Amino acid sequence: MPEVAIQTRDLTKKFGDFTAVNQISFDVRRGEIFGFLGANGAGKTTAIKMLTGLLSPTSGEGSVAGHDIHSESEAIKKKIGYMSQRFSLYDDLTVKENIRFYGGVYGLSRHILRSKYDEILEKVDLKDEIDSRVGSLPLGWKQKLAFSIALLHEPKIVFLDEPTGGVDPITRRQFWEMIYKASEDGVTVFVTTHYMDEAEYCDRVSIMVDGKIEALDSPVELKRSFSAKSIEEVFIELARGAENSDG
Ligand SMILES: Nc1ncnc2c1ncn2[C@@H]1O[C@H](COP(=O)(O)OP(=O)(O)OP(=O)(O)O)[C@@H](O)[C@H]1O
Repeated sequence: MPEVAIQTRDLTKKFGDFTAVNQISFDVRRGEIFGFLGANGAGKTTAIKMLTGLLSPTSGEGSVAGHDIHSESEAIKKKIGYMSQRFSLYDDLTVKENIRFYGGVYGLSRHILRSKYDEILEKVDLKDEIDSRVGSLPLGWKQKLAFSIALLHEPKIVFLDEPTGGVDPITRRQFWEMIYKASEDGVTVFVTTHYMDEAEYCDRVSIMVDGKIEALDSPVELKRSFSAKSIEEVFIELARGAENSDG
């Protein structure tokens, strides 16, 4: 695994005449927690889709876990984990069935899967709920479970697209403890969020406006260079001039 987990150079996606992602360039270091911020419509999901092999770039370069995003998307998919607020678990399956289903998708042996059950249930404190349908669980638990399942196959990089949307502050805090733990274990975390307090927890933060990255640095440095008290102030300052955003 190279020291640079994710790299992009002038990565661009156009939909017809509209440029959703406009020549973005950045490096994410191995084990880093990298916050990918931007207002609604700024281009975050489109960028993530290109990095995870779900969408072909119009132009520019990128590599994830040492693999080229143009030609090696299948190799990338095996090395990454992914979860989002919209795409997570099957509500009509139980906790156990979801773990078993995704274990199968990731090609884990029965033996490994058995050891993973206990590990996951311990981690998300769901021992008593193993036979409950996921749809009956509170959203925060569901999201913590989805994150653990995204790590089932021990990926080197995990993409989290608004993982804590709509989750209460205490559970969000617990979710971030799980993110720190993954990062300590060497997993690179690429995370989008609308919660500015969460941006402060990242090692570095990039802020996207109208498809371009307008700022990228550690939270401390961003606040210093914008003479701002919080990342929220930096964000508002940058997003003020946005044209494409719908939020
Ligand atoms: N398949 C598509 N065809 C045309 N336009 C698209 C397509 N996908 C995204 N867009 C447009 O590209 C822009 C960026 O969308 P994207 O979903 O990447 O934004 P985002 O930053 O992830 O926003 P959100 O926070 O709402 O998810 C938006 O204006 C969106 O309407």
